[in-house]
Amino acid sequence: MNAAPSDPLAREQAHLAASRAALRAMREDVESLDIRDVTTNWVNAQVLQGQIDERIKALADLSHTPLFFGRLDFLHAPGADQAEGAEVQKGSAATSAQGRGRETGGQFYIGRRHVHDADGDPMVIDWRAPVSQPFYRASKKDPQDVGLRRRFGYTGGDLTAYEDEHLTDATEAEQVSKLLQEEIERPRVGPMRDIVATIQPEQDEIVRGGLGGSVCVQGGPGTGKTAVGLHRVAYLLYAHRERLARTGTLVIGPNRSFLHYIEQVLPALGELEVRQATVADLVAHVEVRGTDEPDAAVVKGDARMAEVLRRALRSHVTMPQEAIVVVRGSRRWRVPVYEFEEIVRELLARDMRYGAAREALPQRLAHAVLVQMERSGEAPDDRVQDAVARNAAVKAAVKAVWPQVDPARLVLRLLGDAEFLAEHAEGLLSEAEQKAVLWAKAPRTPKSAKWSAADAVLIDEAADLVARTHSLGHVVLDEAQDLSPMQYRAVGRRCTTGSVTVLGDLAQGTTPWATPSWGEALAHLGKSDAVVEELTAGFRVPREVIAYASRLLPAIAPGLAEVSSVREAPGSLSVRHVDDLDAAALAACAESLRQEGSIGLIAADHRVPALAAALAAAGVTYLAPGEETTPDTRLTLVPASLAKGLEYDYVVLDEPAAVVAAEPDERTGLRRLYVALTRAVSGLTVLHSAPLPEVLRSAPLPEVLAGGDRP
Ligand SMILES: Nc1ncnc2c1ncn2[C@@H]1O[C@H](COP(=O)(O)OP(=O)(O)OP(=O)(O)O)[C@@H](O)[C@H]1O
Repeated sequence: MNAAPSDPLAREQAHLAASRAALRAMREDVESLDIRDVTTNWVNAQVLQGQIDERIKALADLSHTPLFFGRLDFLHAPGADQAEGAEVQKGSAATSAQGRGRETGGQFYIGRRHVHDADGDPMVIDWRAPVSQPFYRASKKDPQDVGLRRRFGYTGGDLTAYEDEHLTDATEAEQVSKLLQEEIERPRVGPMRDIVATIQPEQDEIVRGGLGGSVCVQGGPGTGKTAVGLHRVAYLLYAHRERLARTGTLVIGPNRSFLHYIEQVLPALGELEVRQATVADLVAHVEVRGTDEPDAAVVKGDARMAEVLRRALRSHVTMPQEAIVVVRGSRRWRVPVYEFEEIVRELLARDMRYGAAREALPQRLAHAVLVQMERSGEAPDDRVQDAVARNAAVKAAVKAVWPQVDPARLVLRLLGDAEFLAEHAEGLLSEAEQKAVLWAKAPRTPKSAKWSAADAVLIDEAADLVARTHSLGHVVLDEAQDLSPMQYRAVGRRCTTGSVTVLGDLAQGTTPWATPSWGEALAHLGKSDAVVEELTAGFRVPREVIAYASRLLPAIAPGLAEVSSVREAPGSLSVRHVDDLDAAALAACAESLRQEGSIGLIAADHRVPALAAALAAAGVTYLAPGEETTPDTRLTLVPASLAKGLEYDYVVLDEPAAVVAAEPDERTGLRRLYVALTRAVSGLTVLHSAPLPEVLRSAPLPEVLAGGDRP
C-alpha cells in the first residue's frame, strides 16, 4: 500500500478515490448477485430483480456529484447509536497532522449516501445519519464535540479545495463560508439542485424535525423553503423508511412547471418513490374545462361550502314510511317503522361516512330481524344475518331511505338547482353568494358540465363525505399561502393520520382567497397543533435586490420581516426607464446572456406574446417555464403568473406597472410584482416605460444601488 500523501488536499483526494472504488465494489457485489438459486418462482424473481436494479441505480457514482462534501473530526468517540457503524479512529493521521495535539474521537466523511469498504467500515456517512447532524448544527458557541469541520469544494467531479473551521479554537474568527457563497452563485442550468452540502442550522432543525409533528414554515422569497421541504422528505424517508414505504409521501406544488423544476431534487438524493402533484391533480375526479369569476371562486373555496355539502348529502336520507317485511320460508318478519327509524337516526348521529353508514344499514336491519327470530325460539347464525341483509325487501328499503349518491351529481345539483342550494345554504351563504355560484344554465350531466378547478375541489369534499379519502404518512405542501380553505381541507384529508410540512410566504399570496394567517390555514388543514417556524435568511436574492423588493412589504404584508440576504452583490440591481420596451428587453436579455447561467425574462401575462414575437424576430431562442434550460438555450420567457417558486441567475423584468395592473386589485398586483422582483440570484434589470408603482418609487432609497439608473 502507498504511504498516505503528506499534502492534506492530496490526502482528501486519495480518500475520495478510495471511496469511489469502494462504491464501485458495492455495486459490483449487487450486480453479481445470482438470484436463480434463491427463487424459482417467476413472479418473485421479477420482484427481486426489480429491487436489485433499483439498488444498482442507487449505487451509481455520478461523476459530477461529489461523493462526500464534508468531514467532521470529533473530540471524543460518538456513541454507537450515533455512529451508524462508523469507523472510530484513535488519533487519525489527518487530524494529528493539524498539529493540534488533541486526542481525537473519530473522523467522518459526510456525503449523499453511505459507502463502506470491504470490511464493512464506513468510508462515507449518509448526511441524514445522527452522527452527521453536527456538520449542519455545530457552531463556535455550541461545538457539539466537533474539533474540526471541513467543507470540500469541487470543480466538475474533482475535489479541488477545502475550508476548515476549528470550532473549539477561540482565537479563530467566525466567518461566512466562501464555499456556501460559491455554491449559491454557481450558475444555474437545468432543474433545481439539492443543498445537501450547505444546509444551514435553522434549516436543518426543520429538515430533521420528527415525523410525528406537523410544521409550518413562513419564509420570505429565497429563504430555502422548497429546498428545506424536499430535504425534509429525504430525511424522513431515511429515518422512517419502512413506515413511510407503507403509508406514502407526497409533495404538493402550485403547478406543472414548478413541479418539473423541483422534480430532480429527490432522485438526486436517492429518493425515487415520492409522488409529486398539484392540488388539481389530487382532486381530478372530473375534467376541468371551465373557469370561475373571482367572486364565485371565492365562495366555492370558502369553508362554509363544506357544511353546505354535508347538509345537501344528508338530505338524501329520508325517514322510512313503512315497515320492512322479510319473508323466509314460511315465516314473515317485520321491522316496524319506529324501529327502522331509530336505526336510521342512530346511524345519522354517528360520525360515519355516508357510504359506510349506508353499508351498515342492511346489517342493522338484519340484526333487528335476528333478534325477533331469537325471541321466537330460533337460533340463527351469522349466515342468516347476511342472508337477511341481502334480502330483496331490505335492499329496496335501504335504497329508498339511504340512496347511493354520486359526489359529482351532488355538486351538479347544488350549482344548478337554485332551490336545492337555497335549502342547504340557508344561514350559511347570503343570497348574493348563492347567486354567484349558481350556473346560468345548468348542465344535464356531470360529463357535459364545464367544471372549474374550484368545482373539482367541491366534488372531492363530497367524495370524502361519502367515502373516506386515503391518508398518507407525510405531505409537503409548498406555496401554501395560495390555497383556498376548501383546498386546505382537500390536502388535510390526505394526511389525517400522518403529518404535514406547510411551506409558504404570506407576502406572496396572489389568489383572491390567499390565507391571511397561518393559524387559519392550519385550522382548515386540520393541523392546528403544527408549530410555525420562520426562516429569515435569504439565499437566493442579493441584498440590493431584496432591499428594493422589500419596499413593497408594508403594502402587501405589514408585519412581515424583511428577508436578510446572506449575499452582497454590488451592481446586481439596475432600474431603467426606457422608451421602447421590446427593444430594451431584447438588449437586456442579450446583455445577461453574456454572463453564465440562466436568464428569466418576466412580464405581465398579456405582454408575453409581444415579447415572444420580438425574441423570435431577433432569432433568439427561448423556453417556457418548466422546459429545461440547456447550455445552448438559457433564456426563459416567463409570464408573471407562473414565476412563483422559480429562479434564474439573471432576471429581466418587463414593465412593473403592467404586472400590477394585470391583477384584480392593487394589493394582489403588488404581491405579484414582489414575486417577480425576487427571482434573481445574481442580477435583476427592471425595465419600465410607464411610471413605476408609487410604493416602489417613493420609499427611501436603499444604501447601495449600483448599475443603471436610480429608481
Ligand atoms: N442552505 C443553502 N445552501 C445553498 N443554497 C441554498 C440554501 N438554502 C437555499 N438555497 C438556495 O436558495 C434558492 C432559493 O431556495 P428555495 O427556492 O427553496 O426558496 P423558497 O423559500 O422556496 O423561495 P420562494 O419563496 O421564492 O419560493 C435555491 O437556489 C436554493 O438552492
